[in-house]
This record gives sequence, C-alpha cells and structure tokens, in this order.
Amino acid sequence: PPPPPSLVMHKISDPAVAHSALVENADAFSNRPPARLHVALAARRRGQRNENLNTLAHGPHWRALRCNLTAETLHPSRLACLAPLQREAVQGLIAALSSAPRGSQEEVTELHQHLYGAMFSVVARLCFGDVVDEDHVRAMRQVIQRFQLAIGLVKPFSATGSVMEKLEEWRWLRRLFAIDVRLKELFLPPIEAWRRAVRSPRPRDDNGRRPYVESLIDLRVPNEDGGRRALRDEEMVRLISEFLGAGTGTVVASLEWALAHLVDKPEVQEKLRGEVDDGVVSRAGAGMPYLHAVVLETLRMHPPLPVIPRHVHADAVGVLVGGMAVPPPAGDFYVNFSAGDIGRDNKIWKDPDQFLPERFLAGGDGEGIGPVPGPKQIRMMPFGAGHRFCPGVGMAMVNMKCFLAALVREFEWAPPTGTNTLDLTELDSFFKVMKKPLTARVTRRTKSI
Ligand code: HEM
Repeated sequence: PPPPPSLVMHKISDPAVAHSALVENADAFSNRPPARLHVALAARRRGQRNENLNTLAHGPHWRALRCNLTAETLHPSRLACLAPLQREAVQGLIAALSSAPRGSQEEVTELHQHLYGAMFSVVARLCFGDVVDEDHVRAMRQVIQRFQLAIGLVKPFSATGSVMEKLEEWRWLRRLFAIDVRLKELFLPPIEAWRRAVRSPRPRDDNGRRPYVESLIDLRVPNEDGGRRALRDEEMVRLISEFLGAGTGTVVASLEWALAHLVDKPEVQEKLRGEVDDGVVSRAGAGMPYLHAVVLETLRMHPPLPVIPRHVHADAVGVLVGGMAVPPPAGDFYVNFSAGDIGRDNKIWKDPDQFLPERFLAGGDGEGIGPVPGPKQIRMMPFGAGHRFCPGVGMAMVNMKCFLAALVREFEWAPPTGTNTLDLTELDSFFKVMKKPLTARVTRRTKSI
C-alpha cells in the first residue's frame, strides 16, 4: 500500500497557484485531510464513520448530500422564505441590545452572544421548522458553541507527539466525545418527531419552507453495494451540527468584524446608514451596493475560515510548483490554501490592511469581485473555491446584510466609554474572531425600522 500522507501541513499563499489547483485542477484538489474527531469516534464504534459534508471524500456520497443541501435548503428560491424568520430574529436582537429610550446611549457588552443567539434562531428554524421550542433551541445553541470552542483547541497534526502532547490530545478527544453525546440527546428527539410526521400526511408550513431535517429523512445516499440507503441517525446528527455551526459561527464572526470597523470608521458608518435608511436588502449587490461592499471588505480582511485544507495526491504535486515554501514530500500530503493571506496580498490589493469598502465600487481595485472566485483568477476566497466552495454563500450574504442593515438603521455605534480606538487583533480559534470581543456604545435612533 502507498505510504500514509505526510502529516506536515504545507501552506499556499500564492493566488495564481491556488487558482491553478482549486479551480483549473478542481478534480485533483477536492479532498480534505481526515477529520481527527471522526476518525477517533469511528475507532470507538468498530470502524463506522459518520461524516458530514465538509469531511466526506469527494465522490458519490458527498455529491448526494451536497445536491440535497443546495437544492432543498440553500437554493435562492428557498432563501426567500428566510425573510419572516430574519425579521423576528432582528426584532428580538434589537430589544435585547437596548432597553433604553430612543435617543439615549447604552453600553453593549456580550455583543457576540446576542448576535449568535439571534442568528442561531434563524438557522435552527430553517433546520427543524417550528417543532423545537425556545428552551430546546437555547440548549442546542449552547452545545454547538461548546463544540466549536473545543474544536478550535485542536493542535496541528503531529506525527511524533510527546507523552504530554498525547495526553493533551486524549483530554481534547474526551471533551469532544462528551459533547457528541449531548448533541445526540438534543437532536435525536426532533429528528424522530419529523420522521413520524413524514410518515403521516406531509406537514407543510405556511411559508413553503422545507426544513433541512425533512430533506435528510427523505434522502437516499449511495450504498456500499451499489444500491441506495437512508441516512443513519448519527449521520443526521453530524450533518445537522454542521449546518447549525457553519451557518451561525461564520456569519456572526463576520458581523462582529463589520460592526467593529464601522465603530472604528464613523464616516463609513454614516455613509452606510445613508444607504440603508432607504434601500431594500438583496442577495447580490443591486439595491444596496455600499452594504454589499462593506460585507465584501469585511470578508476580504477577516475570512472566518482563513485556511482551506486539501489532501493532495502525489501525482498532482506539479500543480503546486512555485507555491510551496519547502519541497513537497514524496507521497501524498496536506495543504492549507490561505484565504487570509490572499485577501491581504499587497500585489493584488492597494493598502490591504485598510478597511476601504469603496474599493468594491466602480473604479476601485475590487470592482466586479464577488464572494466566490470566477473562472479566471482568485483575488479573494473567503468561501473557498473549486468543487468544495461553501454552499452557504447565498444564505450567509443575505443574513449578514439583513442583520447589518437593521443594526445600522436602528443604532448609532461608537467605541466603549473611555476609549477612542478599538483593538482589532484577531484570535486564532476555529473561526477567526476578535481577540477582544466587541463592546460598543449604542444610541437608539429616534427613527424606527
Ligand atoms: C460568512 C459565512 C461563511 C463563510 C465565510 C464560509 C466559509 C466556508 C469555507 C471557506 C468553506 C470551505 C470551502 C472550500 O473548501 O473550498 C466552507 C464550506 C462549507 N460551508 Fe461555509 N461559510 C459560511 C457560511 C456557511 C453557511 C451559512 C452554511 C450553511 C448553512 C455553510 C455550510 C458549509 C458547508 C456544508 C461546507 C462544506 C462544503 C463541502 O465540503 O462541500 N457555510 N464554508
């Protein structure tokens, strides 16, 4: 058998090499390194792996899951159903952020938690419909946040770990196993409730929404013997955890960064307010071009997933020539394509460390650039590129814009009392979040949304 892949993680920051690999040679660059948690869990369960979309190997099983998610839940026609959920969540968020009368100032701490709670309620209802009550949703949110925190503590691959490192890894896995038990406790009852409902005449909700869980119950994936099979309970728990976690954590991290830059640059905030006071939020740039530009600029500077990992087969190594700092090993190996470095590459971007949304407007160095790279070049890739690019890009953009527009329309944002500058240092965790979570002074405007 071929030797196992080298465990060293190589890094690629050259946009031309990333384009050549992820876009021009997408078939050869569509596998990820194995997820350590799934491997460890499988070892406990006599080898049965329950993967999610992100960790599955590129192939028919992955394709079935990805088509299902894209067509049934994230398709633009389905996203129109989000509006009432977003409206409710935004109203709850505004009430939670401020109880002061209009026109008076208030200090908002724990902004991240408020944003997370509101965004999670949208994503959870898209996933389960309205069958889970508020307490259940809160419990789900807490366990998903614990899961993301724990995953963020994983250390890089180490082939020759010391005893201390092995002990640390064992503790980390033990913590994740406990979270895994809790995920099942919380997710299996609503999955079962939907299964029962699906067997009886279909419960359609009035808004035409089809919860993700329902599509997973109906789905048949390719079987090992060439047939088709339903998903196992544990696979569904994995996929739902992924949906809730990816759909919330990334968007909330980006929203917090966007608000931090608006606090830091009052002139950008004012310009944005001028636009959102009158416009209507849309998925693409039309309607509110400056809002679109603010979101893109945030994602360029702070892609919440700054590295995009791939498993590279030995025969595809030629594609990476010139992009690797050290010579590649002889067999298969792993690579991180750096969305973080590419977004701040000074050969592509003028003043890359400056927050300048105008660059995405006519005449700017980002004019015409969208959230996902086109076929010709990569200039930023916060949602990845190639076959595995993020299927949630549409939902992410519309949720970010809707929340940001409402928060800027309803409040004026300023640095916390006693400070004039914000600490914009990044923390390396599962998602790239602010090292010092954003606290701000908000003034509820006299004009209401
Ligand atoms: C600001 C928001 C978001 C960002 C920046 C983001 C970023 C990413 C990135 C960089 C990848 C890896 C892409 C690659 O390997 O080429 C990814 C994959 C993925 N994302 Fe997102 N994401 C966001 C929101 C969402 C949302 C809202 C969902 C769905 C609810 C979602 C679901 C997924 C899934 C399922 C994958 C795995 C896709 C696959 O392997 O085929 N993401 N995302």
